Amino acid sequence: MPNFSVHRVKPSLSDLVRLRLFILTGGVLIALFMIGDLELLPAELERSYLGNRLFAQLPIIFALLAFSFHPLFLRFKQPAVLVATVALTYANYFLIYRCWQLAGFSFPYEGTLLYAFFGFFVMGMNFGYALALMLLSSLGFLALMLVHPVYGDRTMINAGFVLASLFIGVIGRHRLDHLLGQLQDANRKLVRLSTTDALTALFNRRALMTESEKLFSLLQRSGQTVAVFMLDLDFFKQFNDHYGHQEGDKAIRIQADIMREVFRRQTDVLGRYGGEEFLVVAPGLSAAECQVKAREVLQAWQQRAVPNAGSPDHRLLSCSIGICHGSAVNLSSLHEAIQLADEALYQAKNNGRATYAVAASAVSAAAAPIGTEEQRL
Ligand SMILES: Nc1nc2c(ncn2[C@@H]2O[C@H](COP(=O)(O)OP(=O)(O)OP(=O)(O)O)[C@@H](O)[C@H]2O)c(=O)[nH]1
Repeated sequence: MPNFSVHRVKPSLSDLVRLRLFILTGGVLIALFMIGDLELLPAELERSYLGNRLFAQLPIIFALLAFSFHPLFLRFKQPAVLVATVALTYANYFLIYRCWQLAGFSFPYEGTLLYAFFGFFVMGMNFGYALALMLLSSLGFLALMLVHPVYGDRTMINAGFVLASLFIGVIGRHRLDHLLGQLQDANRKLVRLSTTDALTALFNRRALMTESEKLFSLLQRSGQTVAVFMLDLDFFKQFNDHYGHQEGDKAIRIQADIMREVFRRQTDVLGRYGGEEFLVVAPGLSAAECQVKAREVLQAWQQRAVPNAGSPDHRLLSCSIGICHGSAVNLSSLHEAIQLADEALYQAKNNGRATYAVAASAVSAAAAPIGTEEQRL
């Protein structure tokens, strides 16, 4: 199967900037609520209230904001948001308690829900952390209500309301996670479909070129050798005509299987170049190793012993291989390497097929020149 490079969705820099803006918005909202709250609160509670907001809740927000600039933030975002939200919620519980204790004032409980929903949906807590927040917030609120019935005869109905709202929030978070998971799966499937050749499960032409270009640039930068193999089935038109298209498809799959057997390294890029033509771009092979690989492919076809009765001399099905090997810096582009491999393939075809040929002009200064060499198996 092709090797896909993108799998996990990593937060980008703009995601991080957006997250910081959200944290800041949370701080601004708390500040705005202060204006409204101070209108409602009895005068004797103002000091406690301001102390709680200015020296507990806002510093928690700023601590989270400051941590978002730390390199470890992305790794610990979920626990950090949980800790901050629980801290805010419990600071609010303390405020509810103080207002009740100092002036018998029933401070609103809605902050509990605002903080939780901010964590669940704005800060993007995942289900596990959302559940933990729900449990911790519910336990704290229940404990406070049981010890101090702040809301009089409405205490328990209000507690029920808080618990139910938190529960609904967590279910919402779970549903969202589930849908996001489905979206990511669908996305992965789309990426696979758009990069894979359906018949062989190798890279299709587009993905093959993209991955090969990436590998080639890397090899050019690091001054390594590159080997480009162009493989083409022999007398395949006759094979198709004789055995039918479905048998032809099977033969194409055999070619792909053989390539996977021979070019096994993670770094080898293999794909279907078009029709019955295949391409391999392999890094770091010596000139001699390239020839060994080509021979292995040809031997594998011999071992499969697939008859091609339609071919002129009724031979077994086989392929021809053109190789371009050299130091990547000596090649102007991947395109040039493919062209050289293609010319070598043409030569292998002219030399009787079921053979390989090596393009001379791309041989690296470092590697022993192998010139053109054909070997009929
Ligand atoms: N079954 C099948 N055949 C295909 C597929 N793609 C291309 N072909 C066939 O591959 C054949 C290629 O024919 P040619 O280009 O003449 O090559 P060839 O007969 O192998 O001749 P040489 O390459 O010179 O040995 C054509 O008959 C195409 O129809 C495919 O996906 N499945």
